[in-house]
Amino acid sequence: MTDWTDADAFAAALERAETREKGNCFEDFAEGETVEHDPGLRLSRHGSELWAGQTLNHDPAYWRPSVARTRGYDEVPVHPDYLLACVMGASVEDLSEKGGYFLGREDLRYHRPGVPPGTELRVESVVEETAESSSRPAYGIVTWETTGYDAATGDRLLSYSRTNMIPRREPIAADGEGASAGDSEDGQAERADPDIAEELLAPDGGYFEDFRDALDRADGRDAAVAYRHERGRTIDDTTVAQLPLATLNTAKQHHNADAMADSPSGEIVAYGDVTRSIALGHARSDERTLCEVSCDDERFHDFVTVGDTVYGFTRVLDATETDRGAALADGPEGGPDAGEVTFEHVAFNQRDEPVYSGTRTALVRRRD
Ligand SMILES: C/C(=C\C(=O)SCCNC(=O)CCNC(=O)[C@H](O)C(C)(C)COP(=O)(O)OP(=O)(O)OC[C@H]1O[C@@H](n2cnc3c(N)ncnc32)[C@H](O)[C@@H]1OP(=O)(O)O)C(=O)O
Repeated sequence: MTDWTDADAFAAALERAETREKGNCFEDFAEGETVEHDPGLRLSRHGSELWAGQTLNHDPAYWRPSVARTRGYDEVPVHPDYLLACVMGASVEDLSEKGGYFLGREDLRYHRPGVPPGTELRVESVVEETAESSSRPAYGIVTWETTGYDAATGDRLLSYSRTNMIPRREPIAADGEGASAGDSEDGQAERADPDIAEELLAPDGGYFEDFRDALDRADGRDAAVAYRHERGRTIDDTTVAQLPLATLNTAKQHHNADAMADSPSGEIVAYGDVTRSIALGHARSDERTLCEVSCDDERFHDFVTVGDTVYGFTRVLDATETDRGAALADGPEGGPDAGEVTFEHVAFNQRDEPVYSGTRTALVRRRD
């Protein structure tokens, strides 16, 4: 009788066996189609603390009951970046497990602050747009709108629209795969003349008034409120694979080195939301953030791989008085104690290359 584990027999078996595929190719997505994701997760305190600890998001409201109560929460809520990763994680098997890369996200909205651990998620996506990639014939570009709900109450918790490159089953004929606009004939990227402000100012502190004052100081001068954060976080096995897997994110980009050897990056890459969360963690460590409101124009510019170090840079775009706090976070720290600040954050690596950018609006505490 043939021993199927004999090397020759096994090689023949592998060659002839059909592969039971996971995930969907570009051709499988039809605009307007709704996809209900099966692996909805139950948010956990452990998961939130693992995520927030590893990404340097150490706001005590997500760790200590006494501080959570001052924000109007009955118990320590899960960290918003962990919530986002759990909503996205549940969608990956259906949407992006096949490979390709996370390119960007729009309209990220946190509909409810202070989501407690124990909440069971239901996640649903609608295919918004499918487009051919003119530069990469092996891929198409798909945008989905994804919403995470509290499965028990039906409350919307978070929603966004994300865009990925997705492998095609049948590559189309196209010229210039891999060439980027801005590459010169010798392959070197041409750098445009920098058109940034003459003077970069930093706020004196992390309260709403500090951001407002710094913007007022910059007003009428060739100046911007922009600064870098000192901390860095080197991507390791935990951040590259454990964090996405702990949120049921099955994207092979983060845990299958064998499959990734034959991909544009050539190796496993950090999950975009890990890179983002690290950069936002650095930024939040220099803010008195009350709660997250929204993010827009998020882009993933380049690969982050194990051994790369993620740093953060922030530009303050706006700081306005608001009464949104009352609606977003009840309790003594809500409403009158907060102002709304809009930032542009850039994550960059040890070679000072941007790897992520996005705008973010948060409620930031006022000085008592
Ligand atoms: C989760 C999860 C996956 C991940 O988290 S993967 C890790 C995070 N993402 C990355 O590391 C990707 C970083 N980006 C890159 O390295 C480069 O952008 C990339 C993917 C190599 C592509 O670079 P290229 O220079 O070849 O091309 P472009 O940047 O010009 O983009 C290719 C085409 O895509 C279009 N495009 C880019 N961004 C967007 C966007 N935000 N919205 C819509 N379309 C976008 C761009 O216009 C190009 O189109 P063409 O028709 O000209 O091909 C998971 O998967 O679940």
